Amino acid sequence: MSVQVKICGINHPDAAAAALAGGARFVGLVFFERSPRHVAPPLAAELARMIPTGVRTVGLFVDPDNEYLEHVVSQVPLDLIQLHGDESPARVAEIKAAFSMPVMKAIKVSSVEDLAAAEAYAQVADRLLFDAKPPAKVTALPGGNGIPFDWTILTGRTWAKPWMLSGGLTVANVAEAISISGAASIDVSSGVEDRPGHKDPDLIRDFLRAASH
Ligand SMILES: O=C(O)c1ccccc1NCC(=O)[C@H](O)[C@H](O)COP(=O)(O)O
Repeated sequence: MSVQVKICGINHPDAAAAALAGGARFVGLVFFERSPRHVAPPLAAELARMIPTGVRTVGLFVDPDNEYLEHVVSQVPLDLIQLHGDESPARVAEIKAAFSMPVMKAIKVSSVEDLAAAEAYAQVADRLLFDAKPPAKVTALPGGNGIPFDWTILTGRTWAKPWMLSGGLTVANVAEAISISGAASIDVSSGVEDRPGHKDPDLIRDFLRAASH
C-alpha cells in the first residue's frame, strides 16, 4: 500500500499545483496568524478551489474559538479540521459536533510517555497526527518547526483511528521515517520549503517521490 502524503502550509497556487502533480492526498492550509504560512480566507478559498475530489483539503487551527472556525469554514471548503493547539478531548468532540466535520488532532511528542495522550483523543477524533513537541521558546510555533522525534517509539504501535507522522520530515529522511514508524500517512511542511513559509515546487516533487519508494 502506498503512503499517503499531506503537504501542509500551502499558501501559493504554484505549491498547490506541485502537490497535486506529485500525488499528495492531503493539502493543508494554515489558519494561524503568527505563522509564516498563514492564509487569509479569500486566498485559502482560491487554493481550495484548485483541489480535486479525492484530495482532502485540511484546515489547520490552533485553539480556535467557534467564531473563528465559522469565519473560515463559511468561506473555505474544507474536508478536515486539524487541531494543533492544546485542545482537550472534550473540545475536540465539541468542534466535531458543532461543525459536523471530521477532525484530526495533533499529539505533540518528544518521548514515549507523550503517546499516552493519544488514547483519549482516539476516542473523539477521526485521525491522529504525531508531531514533534515544539521547542520551549515562547516564540516557537506550535508546529511546523522542522524538528523530528524518535520514530522508534511508534514502531509496532496501533491506535483506534488512522494516524499520520510529521515533524522534521525531508527528502533525505522520509523513507527511513516510514520504515521505522510504520506510518501509512505522513505530513510535511518546512522540509519542502526553501525559506520559512515559502514552499519550493521542486522540493515538493522530490519529497513526494521519496515518500513513494
Ligand atoms: O506550519 C505552521 O506554521 C504551523 C503553525 C502552527 C501550528 C502548526 C503548524 N504546522 C504544523 C504542520 O505543518 C505539520 O502538521 C507538522 O507540524 C510538520 O511540520 P514540519 O516539521 O515543518 O514538517
